[in-house]
Formats: sequence, C-alpha cells, structure tokens
Amino acid sequence: MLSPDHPPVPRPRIGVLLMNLGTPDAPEPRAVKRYLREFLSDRRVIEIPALLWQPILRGIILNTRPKKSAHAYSLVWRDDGSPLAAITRAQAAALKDAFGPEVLVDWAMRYGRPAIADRVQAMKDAGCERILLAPLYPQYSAATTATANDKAFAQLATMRWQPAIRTLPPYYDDPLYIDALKQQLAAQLDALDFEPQAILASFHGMPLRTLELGDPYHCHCRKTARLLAEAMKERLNGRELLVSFQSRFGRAKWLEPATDTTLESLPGRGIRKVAILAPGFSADCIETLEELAIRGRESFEGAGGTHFAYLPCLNDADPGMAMLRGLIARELEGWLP
Ligand SMILES: C=CC1=C(C)c2cc3[nH]c(cc4nc(cc5[nH]c(cc1n2)c(C)c5CCC(=O)O)C(CCC(=O)O)=C4C)c(C)c3C=C
Ligand SMILES: [Fe+2]
Ligand SMILES: [Fe+2]
Repeated sequence: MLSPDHPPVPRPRIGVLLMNLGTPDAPEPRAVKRYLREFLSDRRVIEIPALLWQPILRGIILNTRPKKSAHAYSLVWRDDGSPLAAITRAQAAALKDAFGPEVLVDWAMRYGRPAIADRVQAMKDAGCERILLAPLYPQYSAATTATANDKAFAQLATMRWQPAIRTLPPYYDDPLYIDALKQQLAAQLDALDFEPQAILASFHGMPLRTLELGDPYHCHCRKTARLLAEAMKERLNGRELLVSFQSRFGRAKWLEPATDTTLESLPGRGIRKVAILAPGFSADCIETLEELAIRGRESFEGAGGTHFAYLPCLNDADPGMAMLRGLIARELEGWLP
C-alpha cells in the first residue's frame, strides 16, 4: 500500500513511438514557413556554421521557399491533412493492438506536430517504464534517424525517473523490409497496363559531404537497391533496377545521379516507359507525390517518355504493416511478458 501522500504510480507499461520527419499544419505559406524554420535550423540537417547559415535562411530561403512549397503541398493535401501525417497516423492506428494491452503505440514528428517531446512525455505520464523509439527511416542518416532520436533524448534529459530506452536500428537490409518491398513492387507491376522498360528506385538525396564525413546513408540506399533487385530478379527479367537521388537542396554537390536528370535522360536512351518507386520513404509525402508523381512525370513526358507510373510507398498497406509488426516485435523481445 502507498501512503496517502505518495505521488500516484501508474501501472507499468511499454511505449512504441513511431517517428517521422514532420510536415506543416496547413498547405499555406505561414505554416510552411514555421515548419521550414524549425527543419532547416536543425544543425543535423544543415551542417554549415549557424552564423553563416541563419542569415541565408532568414534573409533569403524563408522569404522565397514557403510560397512555392505551399503551392506544392496544396497539390497533394488530403481531407485528413498532410499525406505524411495522415499515413503515419494510420500506421500507428493499425499497430494499436498488435503487441497486447500493455503496449501503447503512438506517433510523432521531428518537426511540427505532434512533437516528439510531447509524445515521449505523454508515454512517461501514462506509465511507460520502457520505450522503443522507432524512427521510420530504413536507411540511417544523421539528418533523419539521429536527429529524431536526439529530440526524444532531449526530453528524457528533463526527467527525474527516466524510462528505459531502445531505438529501432536502420532496417535497409532486413529481410522483412526487402520482402515487403518485393511483395508490394510485384503487385504494383502486375497492376500496370504497360510493361515498363526500366524501373527506377529514387531515394532522397543528401549532400555528398555527408558521405565523405562517414554517414552510411549512401551505402544503405545502394544495398537496399541491390537486395531488392536480387529479390526481384525473375520479375525484372534482365532489366536493371536503376537508382537515383532526389530533392536536391542548396548549392552544394549532392549524391548522384539525380532523379530529375535521370528521368529526362531516359527517353534519349530509348526508354520511353518507366515505373518509379521511392523505397526510402515509409510514407508518401510531398517529395514523392508532388516531386516524383507530378513533376517527375512532366519532365519524363516532356523529354519524350510515353508511359510513366509512380508506385506508392509501403504506407499502411499490408506488406509494410506486416514488416513493421515484425521489426517492432523483435525489438520488444525480453520486454514483453
Ligand atoms: C527519407 C529520408 C530523408 C532524408 C535523408 C532527407 C534529407 C534532407 N532533406 C532536406 C530538405 C528538405 N526535405 C523536405 C521534405 C522531406 N524530406 C523527407 C525525408 C528525408 N529528407 C520527407 C519525408 C519530407 C516530406 C515532408 C512532407 O511534409 O511531406 C523539405 C520540405 C519540402 C520542401 O520545401 O521542398 C526540405 C526543404 C535536406 C536539406 C536534407 C539533408 C541534408
Ligand atoms: Fe528531406
Ligand atoms: Fe522536394
């Protein structure tokens, strides 16, 4: 029995926090500006000294990009909000009862809302003595995986009684992930009304310097593509699985080849029918739905392409959800009764 003046002690539970990048609250310049200010002030994302970078960010980028990006967001916005937020919410909802009544599953965003700090605190307040942080990035990068974990640890640093923590490792070469990609890609190719001459896997780009500094992101992307191509060998039937890197930002050199120039060059090489997927994104978002499915199609067709298909991400469809259940169950081993 607790003495009457003892603070309440909730029933011990386990938390699983799905974390993704974050997105504006509305497809409007003010909301996009707020989001970009937080995102692009992250020293894990822009590795330029703040004294040099902040004047460029505040003086130029935040006065020009929000209007353009808000328009792009408005093209893909759904009734239930930003695609990235809506899909991540659906992933968490689908996992709600997957691990038993003692396990709370929630979701949070590194930038914007729901904030990682708030959701970690809510788990602690609900009695979670153990928390699995699950950054939903198959390929590790400091700009995504590490900064999401950093944000959770910053909140833990404020706690007297800290829960025990595990973090979901990158799963770029995990058979569960490769198999989910394979299942989904095979079904998507079967459903097309044309046979693509090439299949292009487009990963989000990173500055080349991050590779030179030791970030494993580039190697993780290449290995995912190699394993997927091996798994899809029969279905590819001699066709190569092409790899490219999208969403270049700023003036520095980024990983190559770039997705936009690759799409523009394909028709000139006799490839007029293409299917494109984005295996590094666990949920469709502005970078896939606007940059690839809308602008990518325009540049491919503008260069002479005749057939273009954008193949959606794993999202909350069955293959991706089976993968997440498997990855998370493995990380919870020894914690679950
Ligand atoms: C999947 C992995 C991602 C990596 C690696 C990544 C690196 C990275 N991104 C930027 C700049 C921007 N990214 C933006 C959007 C965005 N990026 C990712 C994922 C990765 N980024 C996602 C899932 C999203 C979508 C968010 C959404 O709301 O749908 C944007 C904002 C959009 C825009 O204005 O174009 C920027 C800017 C950098 C600089 C970087 C590596 C250093
Ligand atoms: Fe990005
Ligand atoms: Fe983009």
